Amino acid sequence: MHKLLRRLLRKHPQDLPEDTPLLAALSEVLAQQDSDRVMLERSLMLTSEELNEQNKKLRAQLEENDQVLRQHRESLSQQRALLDASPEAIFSFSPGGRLTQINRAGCQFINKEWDELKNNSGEDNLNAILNIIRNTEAFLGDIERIRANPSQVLHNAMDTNDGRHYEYHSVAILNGSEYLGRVWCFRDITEIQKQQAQLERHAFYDTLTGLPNRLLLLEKLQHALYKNERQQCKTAVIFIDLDDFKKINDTAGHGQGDNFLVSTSARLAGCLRSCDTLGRLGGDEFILIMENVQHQQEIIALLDRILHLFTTPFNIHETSYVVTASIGISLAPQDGQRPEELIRKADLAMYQAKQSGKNKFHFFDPHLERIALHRVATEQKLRNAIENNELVLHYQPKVNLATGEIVGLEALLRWQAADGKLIYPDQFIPVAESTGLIHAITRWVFNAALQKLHSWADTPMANLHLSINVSAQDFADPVFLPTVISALRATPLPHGKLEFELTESTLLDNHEQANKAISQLLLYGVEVAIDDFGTGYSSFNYLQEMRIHSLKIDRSFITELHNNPRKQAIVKSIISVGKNLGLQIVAEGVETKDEHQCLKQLDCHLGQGYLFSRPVDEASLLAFLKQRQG
Ligand SMILES: Nc1nc2c(ncn2[C@@H]2O[C@@H]3COP(=O)(O)O[C@H]4[C@@H](O)[C@H](n5cnc6c(=O)[nH]c(N)nc65)O[C@@H]4COP(=O)(O)O[C@H]3[C@H]2O)c(=O)[nH]1
Repeated sequence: MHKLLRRLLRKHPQDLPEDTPLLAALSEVLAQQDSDRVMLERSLMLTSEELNEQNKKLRAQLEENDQVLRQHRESLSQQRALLDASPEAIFSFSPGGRLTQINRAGCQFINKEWDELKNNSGEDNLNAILNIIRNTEAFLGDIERIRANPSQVLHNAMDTNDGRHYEYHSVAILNGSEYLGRVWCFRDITEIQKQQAQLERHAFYDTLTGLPNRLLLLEKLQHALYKNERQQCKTAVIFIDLDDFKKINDTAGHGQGDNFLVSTSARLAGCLRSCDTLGRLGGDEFILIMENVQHQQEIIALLDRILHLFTTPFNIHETSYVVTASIGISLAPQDGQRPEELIRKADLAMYQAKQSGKNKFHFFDPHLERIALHRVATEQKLRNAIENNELVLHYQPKVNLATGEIVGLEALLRWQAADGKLIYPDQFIPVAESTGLIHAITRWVFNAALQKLHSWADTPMANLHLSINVSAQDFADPVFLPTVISALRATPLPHGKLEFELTESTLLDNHEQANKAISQLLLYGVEVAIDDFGTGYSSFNYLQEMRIHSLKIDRSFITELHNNPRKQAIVKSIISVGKNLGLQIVAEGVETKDEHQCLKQLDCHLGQGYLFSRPVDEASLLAFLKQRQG
């Protein structure tokens, strides 16, 4: 029975018997109620726990959302700052063309604020951009292309009305295949373009004269060759090199030299036809491309005009300069079809013009090329020869014509090639001189001569003068004299004397400096002789000023001397003036007894030539001297 009923029955035991069906039913109802209440309470308890749980979750969710929102805001601010930090104008449009985002540079680009733009239609926005563009047609063409294919990426450039240049990129905003609009980005490239143009100028134009440089000349020449091939015309490549321009640089300084080059380029430019191109290769070398040539006469007329230009002195800062030009010409198609080849051949022809006396022009001749190739090959072989010690000295005696006594020797260089063949100086000295190898060669000869003079101490050669040939380039080389002097300080000459044989022009070119050098050399026992006298200026004037020791009369005056009264008169006067100046006179190339006899009668001091001995190697020389002594 339900405990509530039992309590009631205990209080009122007389009212109801304990085991009536009513009481049982009541007890059951009450028990049921208790059970329901318990259930309800439990259920309420459970719901409240769940609610608490849910609540907790919700709160956590809210916090999470807040954080996401904060992060989102932060990321938006970062994105905004990033966009604003960009100097490029960036726009984002909806598919209908409404503006969804713009950065600060974008506002400046179209000169409007976001508030003015945010409610604009797509058309308004397009017009805002078109208003600042100069070439709207091209831009509208791009818009059309995007409309036809919205997902395409676009890249192009444009000019604005205020004279600036922009490049622009436009990409679609896509969510998978869904088109959400476009982003446009405009970059100001005005400065970059200016720098590029400047770089291009440096790459293609000579900074001093503003003329096309080698690179652009090659391009223009290539273009001219294509064009003239179609029109069946000739193209002339004219290589102009100033003669002795170095002298202006050396005497008046590089600034004056530059001014001179600028004046020269202006003069040259003034005598061209509109279709000709003038450029500067560098230094004092100019190239002129003459297109559309029908007859060689047209080229010659232009060349005459150019050479004539140089007859008028150039006045630069109140100083007057006269410089001439040597010109070489190659012609396409006959001399070649490639720009580099034509320039090289014109250069070769120019070299020929210089060789044949300067201030003239020379057309390319295939023979020149063979000579040049030979020169290149010889130069390489000669370099190897110096390294491999293939150079040797031969010696030719100088004889006292009155007594027959041998008083000196001339050292003459030979190249003993690997195959044993003897190569004579006329085959390699010119190449050595034109390539600068002569300096190494002269150094070798000088050291060898010095060493010989020492090693000959106890031989029949001990008291003989030894002469070596020194070229003009060596004498002009600022390193030459100090090198010689330092070698002579380290190893002073023994009693035998050393002599340098120089040509007249070497001494005359800068006679003051030459005289100083001669005086210095004399301090160390080195005397100077003038070689090949009579073939150059043959001026006695400068001989008075210079401390020259001897004069060698060129072989051309000695050959057949006895049969030629004119030669005799010349040789006689050379001997007489030379003697008056205290010089020793040597006759070169004495081949016959008659020539010898004649020179003796003219009272010439010394003679050298095949009559006495050919140039021979050291061993033969020793044998020869011993035989004469014995
Ligand atoms: N027909 C004929 N020729 C005679 C006679 N006597 C001598 N010769 C030649 O005449 C040249 C004299 O030398 P050079 O006038 O200084 O002329 C020299 C000199 O200018 C140059 N040379 C020689 N050795 C050197 C050197 O070591 N350095 C430099 N820079 N040049 C040198 O090469 C030139 C030629 O030298 P080589 O061939 O040895 O020719 C030598 C010699 O062999 C003769 O009676 N008849």
